[in-house]
Amino acid sequence: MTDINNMIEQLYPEMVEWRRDFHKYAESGWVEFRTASLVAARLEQWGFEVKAGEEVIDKDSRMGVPQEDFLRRHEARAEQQGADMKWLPRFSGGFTGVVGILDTGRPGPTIGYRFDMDALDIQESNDQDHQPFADQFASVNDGMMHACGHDAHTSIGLGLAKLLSAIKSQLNGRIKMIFQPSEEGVRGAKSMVEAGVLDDVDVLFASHIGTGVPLGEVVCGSNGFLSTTKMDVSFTGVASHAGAKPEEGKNALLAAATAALNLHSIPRHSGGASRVNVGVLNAGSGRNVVPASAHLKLETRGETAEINRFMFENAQQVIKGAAQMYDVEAKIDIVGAATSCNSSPELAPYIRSQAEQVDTVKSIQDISSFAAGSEDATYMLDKVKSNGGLASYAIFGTTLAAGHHNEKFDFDESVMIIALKTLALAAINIEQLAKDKQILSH
Ligand SMILES: O=C(O)C[C@H](NC(=O)Cc1c[nH]c2ccccc12)C(=O)O
Repeated sequence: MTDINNMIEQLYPEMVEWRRDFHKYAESGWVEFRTASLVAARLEQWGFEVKAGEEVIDKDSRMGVPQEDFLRRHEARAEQQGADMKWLPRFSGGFTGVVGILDTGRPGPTIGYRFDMDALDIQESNDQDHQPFADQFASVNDGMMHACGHDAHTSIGLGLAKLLSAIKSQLNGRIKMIFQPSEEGVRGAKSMVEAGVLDDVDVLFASHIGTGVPLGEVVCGSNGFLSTTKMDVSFTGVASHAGAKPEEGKNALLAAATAALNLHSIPRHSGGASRVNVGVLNAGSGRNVVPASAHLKLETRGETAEINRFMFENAQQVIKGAAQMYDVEAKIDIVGAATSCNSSPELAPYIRSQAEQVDTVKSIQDISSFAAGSEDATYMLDKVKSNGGLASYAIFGTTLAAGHHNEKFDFDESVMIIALKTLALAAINIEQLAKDKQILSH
């Protein structure tokens, strides 16, 4: 433990450096070209077998992938911003996932760790009271910002990889480091599951920093993530002269507005929590033109997959009905999805016993159902659990300068030490869990 503590103390400044570098070069979903290339290069340097790009991302299971020209532009941008040129081509076309495997050669379970790498579509604050701006590591990429802590997640993942490779002789089984693209909008996890990345994982640790949990507190199993479906809807009508020939028009704006109002009229569900939100409505082209096009961005959520399906099916019905009412076409694209899933209750006490050994941890909760948001890591948890493995989603609390998804989001970086120590101990002591729970390696 003292050894590990010393090693982590030495690693910490490097993790802060990585985190600030990822923060400065924030990359949103499916264009994490620079980030993924640097992750792959470092994993390789530390002796991991590295799988990248289409090896770990199933092409057709990706959701909400940006247009080709956007992908190309950002690949070129990544090159200019110091991407690793050996690895960059592997991610071309938006396959920005990386998996590193460390095989100890000794029997034991396969332990998976999942980290997300994407930033949000937010313009970062340039106020002097925003620390990343004052300290000159605010995002240089327009409209992209790490405002949810995935820069920390990526750095924790790298720190953990470097540490575990250095103490490989003390470990058993296999370590699988999973670096996922495009968590925001819940677009990326499913493609890694479908590529088979989770098939051999016996124990999975997913985690998040912050989320309202104070610094020094660890939640071992965060439950309550809502199942969700994200949709883009395009209504197409017919434009006409609003004064001379209004009767020739087919009004896409009114169809979209009708849909928006009635989507929020879908009944509640007696089986549990449900949500619907139309977050964006854009329509029309000019004051004196009957609007021929309209676009909605919306989401449904449910406490269970069944409740979300109820919301989604009703939403489709409302959209089709609104389109029919105004004789326009409606096209629905699914651009993101996640399921609900609970952390394995058996894993929480094990994580607790690791967190208890971390000197700066002040308080530990086994299971919390506070979440109320969504997470596509749930697909990964689900996969591991359905194969008979154990999976948990942990929260490492930290002090926030502003809330998640805010342009002044920032956090106390020392949370990275707590996360790194807890997650490293979870690998070091895995034999204990393997014996207790009779987890067999594949
Ligand atoms: O659905 C999404 O796009 C994922 C997104 N996920 C998060 O924001 C992560 C998250 C879940 N619960 C919390 C609670 C506080 C901060 C962040 C989260 C959400 O729920 O909108």
